[in-house]
Amino acid sequence: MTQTTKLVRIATRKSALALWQAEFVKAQLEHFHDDVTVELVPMSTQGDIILDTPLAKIGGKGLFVKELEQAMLDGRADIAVHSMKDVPVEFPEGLALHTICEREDPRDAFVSNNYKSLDELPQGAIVGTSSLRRQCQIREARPDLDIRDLRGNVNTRLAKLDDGQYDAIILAAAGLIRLEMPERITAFIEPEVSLPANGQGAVGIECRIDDEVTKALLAPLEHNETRIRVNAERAMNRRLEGGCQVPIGAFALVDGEQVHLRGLVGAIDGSQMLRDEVTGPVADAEQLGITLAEKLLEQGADKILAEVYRDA
Ligand SMILES: NCc1[nH]cc(CCC(=O)O)c1CC(=O)O
Repeated sequence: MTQTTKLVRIATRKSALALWQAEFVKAQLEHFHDDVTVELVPMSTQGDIILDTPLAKIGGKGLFVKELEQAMLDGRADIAVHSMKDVPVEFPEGLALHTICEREDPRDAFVSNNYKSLDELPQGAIVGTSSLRRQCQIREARPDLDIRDLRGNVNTRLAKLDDGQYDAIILAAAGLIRLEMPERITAFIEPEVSLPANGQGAVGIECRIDDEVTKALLAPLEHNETRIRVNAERAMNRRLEGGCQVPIGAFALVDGEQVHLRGLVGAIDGSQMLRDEVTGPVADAEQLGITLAEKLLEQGADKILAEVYRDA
C-alpha cells in the first residue's frame, strides 16, 4: 500500500514573529498528523515594504495580509497564519478565518534599559509606540511623557531602544515571549492601564472556505476559550468599524459560562477616554461585543473615531 502524504503550504511574512508563528503551526500540524508535510511560503507584504510612514497614515486595512490572501486564492498556498490583532474584520470572498489557536499573554509590555515601569519614567521621557491605542492610554496615565512614533518589526524596535532613541518602548508581551526574549519585558502593563487590542496574543489561521481537507487537518489546533474571547473582542471592533490602527482596546475574559468584555475608545491626545464593559453568557460572545460597541457609540465613540480618521 502506498502512503499518501498531504502537503500544507503556509503563506507567511518574513519577519521573525511571522516566521515563528508559521513554524509553530507547522509543528502543531506535524504533531497531530503523521501523514502531513508542511512547507513555508515566505513573502513580503505592503506593510513590510512601506517602512518610513506612520502606520496610521498609510491607512489601508489589511496592509499585512493582502499578498498572503492572494497566494491562497491563486492556489500557491493553502493557509496563512496571522496575529489576530492584524487580521481585518472582513475576509475576501472564498477565504475565512478557520482556526484560532490558544492565546499567549495578551498584555502590553513596558521595555526599558533604565527605568522599571511607566510610573518611574522621569517627566518628559521619550516613549516609543506607533499604536494609537497605546498612545492615548499612556497619555492619559502620563500626560507629561513625549510619545514618539516607533515602526519596524520587534527586533528593529528593540534596536532603536538600545540605540538610545527612546527611554522606553511599548510592545505586545506575546511577541517578546514568542521570540524567546521574555527577559526584555521590564514590566507588564495591566489591562486597567493599557487595554490590549482585540485579538492581541492570539494566532489565527485563514484558509479557503471550500478546502475541506485542510480544514479537517486544522481542527485539533482550535482553542475554544480563545475563540470565545477573540469573537467578543472582534465583534466590538467590527461594530465600531475599526481597523487595526485605531485607538480602540477590547479585552475579554471567560469565567465559567460567562464572558466579561471591556472596551475602550480614546482620543489620540488622551483628552477623552470612553470605557465600558459587559458580561453575559459564553454563547452570546459576539452579541456582547456588539452591545458594548453600541454603549460606547452612545457615549460619543463615533465622534472620536471620525476625528481620528480625518486626521490620519
Ligand atoms: N502590530 C504588529 C504586531 N502584531 C502582533 C504583534 C505581537 C503579537 C501578538 O499580539 O499576537 C505585534 C507587535 C506588537 O504589537 O508589539
